[in-house]
Amino acid sequence: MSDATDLTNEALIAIRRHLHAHPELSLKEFETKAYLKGVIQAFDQTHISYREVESVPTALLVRIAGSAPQRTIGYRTDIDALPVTEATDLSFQSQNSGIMHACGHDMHMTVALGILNHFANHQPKDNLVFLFQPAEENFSGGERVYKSGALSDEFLPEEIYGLHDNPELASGVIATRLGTLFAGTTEIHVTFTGEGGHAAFPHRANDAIIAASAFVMQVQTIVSRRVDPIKGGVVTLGTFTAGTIGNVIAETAHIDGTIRGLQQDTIELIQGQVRQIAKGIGVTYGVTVDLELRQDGYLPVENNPDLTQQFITYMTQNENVDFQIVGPAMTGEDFGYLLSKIPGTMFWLGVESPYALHSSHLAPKETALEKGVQAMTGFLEWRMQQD
Ligand SMILES: CC(=O)N[C@@H](CCC[C@H](N)C(=O)O)C(=O)O
Repeated sequence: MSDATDLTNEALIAIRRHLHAHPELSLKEFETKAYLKGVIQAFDQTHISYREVESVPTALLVRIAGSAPQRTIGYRTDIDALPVTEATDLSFQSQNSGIMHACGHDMHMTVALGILNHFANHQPKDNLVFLFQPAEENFSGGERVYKSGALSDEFLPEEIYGLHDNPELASGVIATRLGTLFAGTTEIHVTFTGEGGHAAFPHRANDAIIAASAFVMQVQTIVSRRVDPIKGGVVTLGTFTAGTIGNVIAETAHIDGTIRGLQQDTIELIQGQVRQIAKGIGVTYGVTVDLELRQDGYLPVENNPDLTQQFITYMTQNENVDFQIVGPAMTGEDFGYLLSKIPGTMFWLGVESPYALHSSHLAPKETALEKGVQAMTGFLEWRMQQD
């Protein structure tokens, strides 16, 4: 055992504030990775080894060799931020204009470092593999890392855990459920091309805004009229870009959005309906419709029944943990892809904020950091004693 003490609450907060001030977008997390590696290299290195991922250069794998390993346990944190302009008045707010840790991945990374530091100081019985994963918000980083083959040999976890922060839960609450925790998603990217012209002569042009607007309205009938209401689903269109000036008829209109469903068959049903509506709009309005639907690794997040039952048993029995069973949420997570390959559990960590995930005002409570580290190190130590 090392003489070093575990990271204090103050040290965790300092790390989180540095990460919060320096957010980077998906697949561009170069400084974030360098900072994480620097922090980890200051820990006791006796049992630690590293693996880089050539095709995903901002990813980092860190392994701690166990003392009497029966298995290899994985822990994953995402590391990317969002294209959101921060509107908090925090003293450590984002220094990277237009980019913010508005989904709390700064909190996720800090908890992961706290757990890693604990096991660098106290050699675990089983092997541990930490995945610092880029591109959760976009570009499906989990799938990329998995497909690179980097999670192999001694870096292949037999089970894997990961958390997401939750502003609606009190600080430090741990919550999960058996079965599906998060939705699967599909990005919608669609461009309508008509014919531009003078605003005064609409009959000589073909207005892309009219066609795109009809698309917006028609896709809103999918969930209300095509999806089983017991199953539910979401179609949200988050961008609508068209035209250049008020007196010119727009030649093109572009829309981005996202589909959500808790079952893969619901997602595929909605995808099919979106395709059909896009095709119909092309015919009815005489425009060209370029539709791209991308699911990549954003599969529904399915918790493994046995491992999640063990997780729930530990968290429920530990009087220092405030644990709740929760319902599923329509947030997406490419951890769904990793869980389709490696059994495990995703769980929420409460961070108690009046603002939602992806809000420019999101300000997670830092008291959640130490509680998250303690709950997870306790669980892993307990798990390593199980057969
Ligand atoms: C936790 C979270 O907020 N995740 C994102 C995942 C986005 C998936 C994909 N890029 C999409 O937009 O569909 C979310 O928005 O739920």
